[in-house]
Amino acid sequence: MDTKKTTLLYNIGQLLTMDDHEGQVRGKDMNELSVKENYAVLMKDGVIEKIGPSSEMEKMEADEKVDCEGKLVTPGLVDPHTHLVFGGSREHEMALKQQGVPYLDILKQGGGILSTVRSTREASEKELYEKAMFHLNRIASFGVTTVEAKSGYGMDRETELKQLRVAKKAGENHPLDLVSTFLGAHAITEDYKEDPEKLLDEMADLFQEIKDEDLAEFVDIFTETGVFTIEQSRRYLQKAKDLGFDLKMHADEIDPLGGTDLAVELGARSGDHLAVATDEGISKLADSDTIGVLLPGTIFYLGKGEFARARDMIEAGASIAISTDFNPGSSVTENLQLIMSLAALKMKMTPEEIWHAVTVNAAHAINRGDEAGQINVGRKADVVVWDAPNYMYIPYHYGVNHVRTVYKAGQKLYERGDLLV
Ligand SMILES: N=CN[C@@H](CCC(=O)O)C(=O)O
Ligand SMILES: [Zn+2]
Repeated sequence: MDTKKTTLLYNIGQLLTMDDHEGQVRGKDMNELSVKENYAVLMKDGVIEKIGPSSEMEKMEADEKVDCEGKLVTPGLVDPHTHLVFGGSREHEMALKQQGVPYLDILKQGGGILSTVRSTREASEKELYEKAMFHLNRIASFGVTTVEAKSGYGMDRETELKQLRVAKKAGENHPLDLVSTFLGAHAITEDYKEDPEKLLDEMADLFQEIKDEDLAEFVDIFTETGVFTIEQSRRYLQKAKDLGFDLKMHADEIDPLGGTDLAVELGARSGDHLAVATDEGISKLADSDTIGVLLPGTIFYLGKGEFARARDMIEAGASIAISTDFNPGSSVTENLQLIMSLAALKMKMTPEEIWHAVTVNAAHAINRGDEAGQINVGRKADVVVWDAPNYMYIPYHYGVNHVRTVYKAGQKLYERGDLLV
């Protein structure tokens, strides 16, 4: 990485600072976004030093001066839901999906998540670490500067801790900021089929150790038919909450069990998926501070028709974020820009709502609202210069990488490569 102390970005066509609203943004406020035109941003020693009209700032001294040529500049994106650390891959399941075998049936047959559990148990810490760093690099290349990472492919003490330690080391060594979640309750392994409660007890026995080693801030569970019930989820998450963890839930993804309602009842920081949330669940979500983290890439990848009802949620007043759900089975992409397009096309979110969903709200969904997702003076300089004329262009032109340059804490982290012809 370069070590320039001051970098001036000038001639910015559109600057999104994403700070129109206080705190997490909800309901119709998500559609209100102000755009600063012809602006400049000075980054110094890793933080935002000054923001102002380009005409007033472009003559300033700086170690590096970058002409943004009238393009878009935004905060670094935040991806609030990934399964970053895993062994192996599952391309062999693609044919089953094409034949219409449902996701939960593949799991029931010992495939899906359980296949990745086997590969993750077999992988060494070094292999998992190198693989996680590879994916983090790719995540960063798409403009993401803060990312959440879950465990959940061990479901035994050794492997869950191995995954969490890998995530911690990756967070320490990679320039991206990483927020860790313990998802030991992700599936029921063969030996616990008759007694899932026992698995939950064993996973809950790890809470204190995870706290003591500072291995995760959040505890998450997959509440779903054939996985964990609402009652089991309530008991498990309450134990985690009592020990001081913040909560997340994989809720109402495939069957409407009332996971959205439970996430709200327990004061979870986020309820994730929510593809089949009921009217009642949506109305509870809207009356709460729980953020709905919607994952349209998963619905697309699993070939399901039912996308989360983002419009109803936003119209009811909820706070919504979106994420890749990057994982080896149900959403195999690190590209958050692609998810922005799916949010527009499949969930009918407006560009303004989408930008809130990948910056401020995504940051709040992982308790980083004070650090990430906005450009303002004194804040860490996580900034993306885009090869795009305006903010609407990113969801519109889908499936490619629009990033020109990613700055993480003021340092150039990624720059678009050019063809050599
Ligand atoms: N639904 C549960 N867990 C993941 C998928 C994990 C996998 O298939 O490996 C998800 O969020 O989509
Ligand atoms: Zn997930």
